Amino acid sequence: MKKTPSPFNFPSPSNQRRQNLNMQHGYTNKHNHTTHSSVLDYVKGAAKKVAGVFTKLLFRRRKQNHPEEILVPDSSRNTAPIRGTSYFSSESSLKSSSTYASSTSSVVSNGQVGNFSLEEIIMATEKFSPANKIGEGAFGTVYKGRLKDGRLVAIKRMKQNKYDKRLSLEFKNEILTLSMIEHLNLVRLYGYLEHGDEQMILVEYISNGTLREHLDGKLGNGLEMSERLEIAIDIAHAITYLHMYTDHPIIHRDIKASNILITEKLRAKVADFGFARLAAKDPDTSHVSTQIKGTVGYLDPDYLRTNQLTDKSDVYSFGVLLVEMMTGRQPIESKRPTLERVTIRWAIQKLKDGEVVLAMDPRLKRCPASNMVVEKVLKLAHTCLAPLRKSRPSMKKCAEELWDIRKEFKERFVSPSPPPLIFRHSDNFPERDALGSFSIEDGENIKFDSA
Ligand SMILES: Nc1ncnc2c1ncn2[C@@H]1O[C@H](COP(=O)(O)OP(=O)(O)OP(=O)(O)O)[C@@H](O)[C@H]1O
Repeated sequence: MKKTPSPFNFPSPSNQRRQNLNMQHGYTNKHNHTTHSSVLDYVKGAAKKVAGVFTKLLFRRRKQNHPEEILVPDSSRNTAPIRGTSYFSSESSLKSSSTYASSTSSVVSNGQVGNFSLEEIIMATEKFSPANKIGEGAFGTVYKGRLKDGRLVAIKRMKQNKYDKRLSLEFKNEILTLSMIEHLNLVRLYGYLEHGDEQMILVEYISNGTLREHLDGKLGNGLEMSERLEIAIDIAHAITYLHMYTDHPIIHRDIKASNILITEKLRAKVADFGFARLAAKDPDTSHVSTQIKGTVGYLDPDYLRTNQLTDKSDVYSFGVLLVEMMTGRQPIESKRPTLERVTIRWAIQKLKDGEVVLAMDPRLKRCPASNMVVEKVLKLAHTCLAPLRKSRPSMKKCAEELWDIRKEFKERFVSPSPPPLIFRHSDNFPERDALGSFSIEDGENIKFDSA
């Protein structure tokens, strides 16, 4: 089988920087493929020491007179000068500027971020104007903003008291780590800002809504099969990168359709690292024990049962997402008949019954090539959804399978095929008359042509 062409955008300057640091300190990562047992032993034994050295090297206190400030990366990244002017609206959660002037704040960011301050964030969002509000999540409100340098950013402003106010150093360091990762299919994390009770995360702004909005038909023209495959591949690449090609494996923990942002060119960027967790790096430890986090419908049952988080929890959520993309349905559809409420169960049953075409999103054009994709993608999803994590494929394997499916889809879609059979329309499948499509008369009896 032809291997996936490397989808990863290496080397990047930041990766190079990190690798140089790693080399200096005698440890390696999966990316440069030089890990071997003696090095790992060394890493294991000296982990604490190395972490200390690494932290000292990478971070420095911004100002001595702000002992509670969070750590910021070195090389004069950004500071957040607080001015006395009032930039705040009358929202009760916002404090007066004088309170801010006497409190502490910091911005951490990667090297690509120019100088910006809390003041600039407030100006960028026009004092967090409702007009700039672009979304609301469990953890806060998301605003669109334009920085002084012209860049558009999405600013997630944490709900007060909803998020752990006393963000631990560990979390902040995770944010720092995440701010340094770089992949075409990951929403770039620009930084984190903490200021009094305010906590904000700044990320790259992506303009074309979420995958869920596209699947729901709220945005765009409904995604075609080829576009869905590209998006699935983008997501698989992004998660593979997190699991395998960062210095320290990262588990996203909240892979779901509303966390997949869509670009104007209908490509995907995985967002929302609020839950992300650094995975176990010690080869003797295959999981991280952690409080359960994630979203109902996407949660790995093995993680729920054991509290042990591994990269395979992301694989499970990805399986749910694949089903979502093929069926168009939400993971939980509470208004449907009982047997259809849990979409993965319903869709996998259709797969087992040889009736995948009945599970196919009614918005998708019907044609043998698309039917083939639905069947193969559901088969892949089925393996991702295995109850035991050890039976699930790696994300890299998922990406490879999707590449193969896409290749076959393209070949079938363009190759001349016999005129399609015309069936009477039934069920909830709309008639389509695009290339190679057909409408369905008796969905129960359809067996698609896999030749
Ligand atoms: N980087 C971004 N660019 C553009 N829009 C964004 C960006 N990040 C988030 N949004 C918008 O804000 C909405 C809310 O995002 P957020 O991540 O806070 O919540 P969520 O993922 O929908 O839910 P939850 O917080 O429960 O996981 C998204 O659905 C999206 O519409």
